[in-house]
Amino acid sequence: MTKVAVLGAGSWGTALSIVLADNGHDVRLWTHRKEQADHINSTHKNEQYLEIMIPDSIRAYYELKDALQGVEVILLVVPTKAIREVCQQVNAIISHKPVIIHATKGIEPGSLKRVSQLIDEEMTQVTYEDIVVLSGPSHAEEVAQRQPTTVTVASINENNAKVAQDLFFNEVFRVYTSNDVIGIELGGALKNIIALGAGISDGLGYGDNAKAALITRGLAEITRLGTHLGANPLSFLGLPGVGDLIVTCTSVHSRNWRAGNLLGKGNDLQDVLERMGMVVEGVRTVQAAYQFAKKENIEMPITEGIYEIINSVKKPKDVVEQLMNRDKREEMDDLASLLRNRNTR
Ligand SMILES: NC(=O)C1=CN([C@@H]2O[C@H](COP(=O)(O)OP(=O)(O)OC[C@H]3O[C@@H](n4cnc5c(N)ncnc54)[C@H](O)[C@@H]3O)[C@@H](O)[C@H]2O)C=CC1
Ligand SMILES: O=C(CO)COP(=O)(O)O
Repeated sequence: MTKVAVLGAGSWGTALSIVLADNGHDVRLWTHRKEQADHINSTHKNEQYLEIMIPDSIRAYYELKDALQGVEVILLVVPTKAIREVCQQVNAIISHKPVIIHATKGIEPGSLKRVSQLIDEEMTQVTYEDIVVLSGPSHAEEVAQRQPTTVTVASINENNAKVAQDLFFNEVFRVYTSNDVIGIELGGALKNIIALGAGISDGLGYGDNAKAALITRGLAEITRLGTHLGANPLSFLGLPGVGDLIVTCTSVHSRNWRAGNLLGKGNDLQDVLERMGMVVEGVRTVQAAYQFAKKENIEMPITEGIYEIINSVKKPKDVVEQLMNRDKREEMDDLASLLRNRNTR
């Protein structure tokens, strides 16, 4: 039995706590809202986020120092914008060196840093080697119902990736390992932009052809940027790449798809975000990816179009027209040269 503190009691933190509790671990689910901790402990429900009974063995905490007492593993699962703040709070409390697993999917606008880089910066007790990312096609709603799910855990320290694999692995939650932290984080973060696009396309009334095009050409953009930043291009063919793109672009569970769908139907972004009541990471990540693409001179036309929609620079229909009328080109030319350059490095 491993003592694990799960920091972030939203849908994903709750679902992953259930996996850990099913595996017999001592799970402390921390929330920054006292009334939520009291509610979970008295009712074993967290229905603001998930319609599911939470196992009695999971205890919710409001005091972070109590949640962290003696833990061997910390699972960070707050939205990207809260990562620095939560890491600073943890850093002020812990005096030991736990394994840090994070399941957050985003990039910080401005700094353009991945979540593991933010953790590494803020937590002086841990090194980059102690950090593991967990990502893949995994809607909290299905994980909480114990429906078959596969994810990948990545760390530059193989041993820590295996610790995470053993912690979560069970008969309905299959966990693969990888050493490509950059690829696994970027795949999970960038797919949210494309999921917004898929939702917008559906909201506009376009069909499956348009969505398949977005998924496939979106994958090309993700691979282009990711490989430029040092990811292994093969990672984008895996669960945290194409797997997560498929699940997020095609499922009504996806917050990013749902937000995009409402935008495509003509709703205002602020209204949409208020209606969602949960984090829509793609809205922030698209700012970061757009800045990256401009800075590094990487061609990302879908990302650019979604950035323009989110920032009310262009209307969704105009962006579709712009994408369809770009210059003619060969489908695989840039990806082929990307692989060639990688081989000659
Ligand atoms: N929901 C899902 O199915 C999945 C979500 N993710 C990722 O997990 C991360 C969290 O997502 P969700 O759980 O869906 O979000 P959510 O919106 O359901 O919950 C976020 C939780 O974080 C808490 N929080 C926000 N700011 C905080 C702060 N400053 N300090 C402490 N707690 C704070 C909120 O109170 C809330 O309980 C995101 O990066 C998301 O992309 C990844 C895979 C699946
Ligand atoms: O990352 C997810 C599934 O793998 C969840 O995506 P949403 O945040 O769009 O719901």
